[in-house]
Amino acid sequence: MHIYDIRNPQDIKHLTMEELEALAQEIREFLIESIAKTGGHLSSNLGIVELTIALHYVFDAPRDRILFDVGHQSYVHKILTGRAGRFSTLRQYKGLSGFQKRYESEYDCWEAGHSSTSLSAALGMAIARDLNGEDYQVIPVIGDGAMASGMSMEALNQIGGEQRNMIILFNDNSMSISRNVGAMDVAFTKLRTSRPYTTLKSDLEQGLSGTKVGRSVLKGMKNVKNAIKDNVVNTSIFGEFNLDYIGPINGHDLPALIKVLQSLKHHRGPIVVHVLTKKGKGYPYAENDKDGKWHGVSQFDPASGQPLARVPAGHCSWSEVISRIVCDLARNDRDIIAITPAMKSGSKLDNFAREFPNRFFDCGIAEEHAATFAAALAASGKRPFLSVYSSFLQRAYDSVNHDIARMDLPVVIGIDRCGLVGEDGATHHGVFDISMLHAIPNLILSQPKDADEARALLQEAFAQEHPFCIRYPRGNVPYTKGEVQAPLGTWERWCTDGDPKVCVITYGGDVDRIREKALANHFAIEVVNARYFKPLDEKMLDQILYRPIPIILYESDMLDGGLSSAILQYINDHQIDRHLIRMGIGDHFVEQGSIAQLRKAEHIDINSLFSTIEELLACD
Ligand SMILES: Cc1ncc(C[n+]2csc(CCOP(=O)(O)OP(=O)(O)O)c2C)c(N)n1
Ligand SMILES: CC(=O)[C@@H](O)[C@H](O)COP(=O)(O)O
Ligand SMILES: [Mg+2]
Repeated sequence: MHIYDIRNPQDIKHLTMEELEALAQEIREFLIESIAKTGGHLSSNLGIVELTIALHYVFDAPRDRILFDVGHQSYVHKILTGRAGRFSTLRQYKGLSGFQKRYESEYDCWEAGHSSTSLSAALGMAIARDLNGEDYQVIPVIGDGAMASGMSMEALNQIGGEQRNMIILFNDNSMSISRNVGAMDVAFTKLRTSRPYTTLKSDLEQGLSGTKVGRSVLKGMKNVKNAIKDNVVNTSIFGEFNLDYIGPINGHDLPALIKVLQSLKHHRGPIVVHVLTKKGKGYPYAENDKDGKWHGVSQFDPASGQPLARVPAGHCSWSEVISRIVCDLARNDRDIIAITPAMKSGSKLDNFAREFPNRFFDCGIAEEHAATFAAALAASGKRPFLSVYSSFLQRAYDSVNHDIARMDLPVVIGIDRCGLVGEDGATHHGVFDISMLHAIPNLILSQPKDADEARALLQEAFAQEHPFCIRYPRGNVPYTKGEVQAPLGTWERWCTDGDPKVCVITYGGDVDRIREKALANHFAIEVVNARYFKPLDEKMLDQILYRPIPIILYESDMLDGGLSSAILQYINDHQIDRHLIRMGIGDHFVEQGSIAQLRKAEHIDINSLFSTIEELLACD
């Protein structure tokens, strides 16, 4: 059986153990080769090969519901559910998603992208099943990073109370994206080395000796099943949640996994099956990764492990720019503290952590906690820099509102990955934060157009006694060190001609892109850099709004509640008779693809803007 022949999990159920193990090997090779071409989440998928095979071998999806937390590790599940042939389109526009998607397959019963929703979702499914009088298993597969998050704790609390049938597959590789942190990790470490492991292992070894491989191995295994059942305990940390627990089990030992799962197939009540896996298993570069560099990768050369795309000379990622500036500022201000909810490597805070180990805090996947923690640091005289991806900041909305903004505390929030992020798709686009935050009093909301302006805004941010958000996108930017000013609530503007015929109000990297194109093509336009979304530059707005030339609001985020909404509100409140041409993302979620493709599809690419400008100039 080769992976392209697999139409659905039924196809692997008749395989012998040798054939299943050969399949595992083939899947690993396929993953490395395929992800090297497309990019994607490599390490977690390499680690979960045997576990996913065992799950589909033992359980009967789609009747039994298998749902993957986050979903970044669902590639093997996709292969086993007949989607290997689509991997060349992985994460591409209109291609195979990098996460579970209900529209993609009947085997994808749930969708995620954000962490730690699987346990809540599993409980919802289990209770619906019971209310309907149905009988199937619900199997959330959740990693150690996601397990330690607040949402998971809330779900475990209810799961332990409800006692519904559910098999929680705890895929423990001792890693989040970077190394896992905190007390839960300590508790998991105790379990990793706990007595049931050795007991179970020796019982299994005894039970397995002399057995045949394949389906027959599952017959006549009463002694093994009993041994397994005897190892179900409730004295672990999960026992405190009123859950049965078994493990830890070697997650790369396919026969053992299959036997344990088979014995638990009809387990009554909720049970945690603790499986130890190796992130990156089978690919040495990824296996030896301590910093999360192989968690999500762009295209690479499988032989050397080197990325194929090079960062242009003199450029670095926006995250890197911001992190370097925060480091510079932290050298002169001992109160600056950096905080990340589990995104140290993606947010490029590694250098800060190395240089200021006592002033760096990785809170784990805990955005809401991280924001409240930052608020308390600020209330105690510290100057926290809270770095959060825009889409994950959605989790922390209440903490930003209730704790940071309501108490007007000077937390600097670095909103990373704002705007369209590309291949991760709808769950990860950072297009909501302006709308989401604009309504919150006391918050200052900004976005720099380049590295110099980022420095100016961050200097301004740390000088303020109010919460200050600075948002920046995925992607690279020239790393410059020029001195510019960006006083609070001020915009800038330039005319490409003394007598502009159209005014374009925009922000971020688009400011210079539009200026350059207008200059190169001799378009007589004015470009406004609206670097503060809140407060607006009302002085400049008054100068702009009363002139009789068309105004285009060119945004790369949701239109609803964005910059143009704020300006329309200003127009209304000041009874100005003015119409705005608004370009931005309409009332829908944006799927995956390269940022350029998505911008084109949403009509927010530079060509669409200049077509609009051309039409306006032609009417002049
Ligand atoms: C709310 C939220 N915060 C952060 C992330 C980014 N993220 C994706 S996977 C991941 C690590 C998850 O670790 P674990 O659950 O142990 O899975 P593993 O990658 O180790 O298989 C993180 C932090 C996210 N997807 N959602
Ligand atoms: C699955 C997940 O949430 C993260 O791995 C995310 O894909 C990281 O995005 P970046 O690649 O932009 O850091
Ligand atoms: Mg993990």
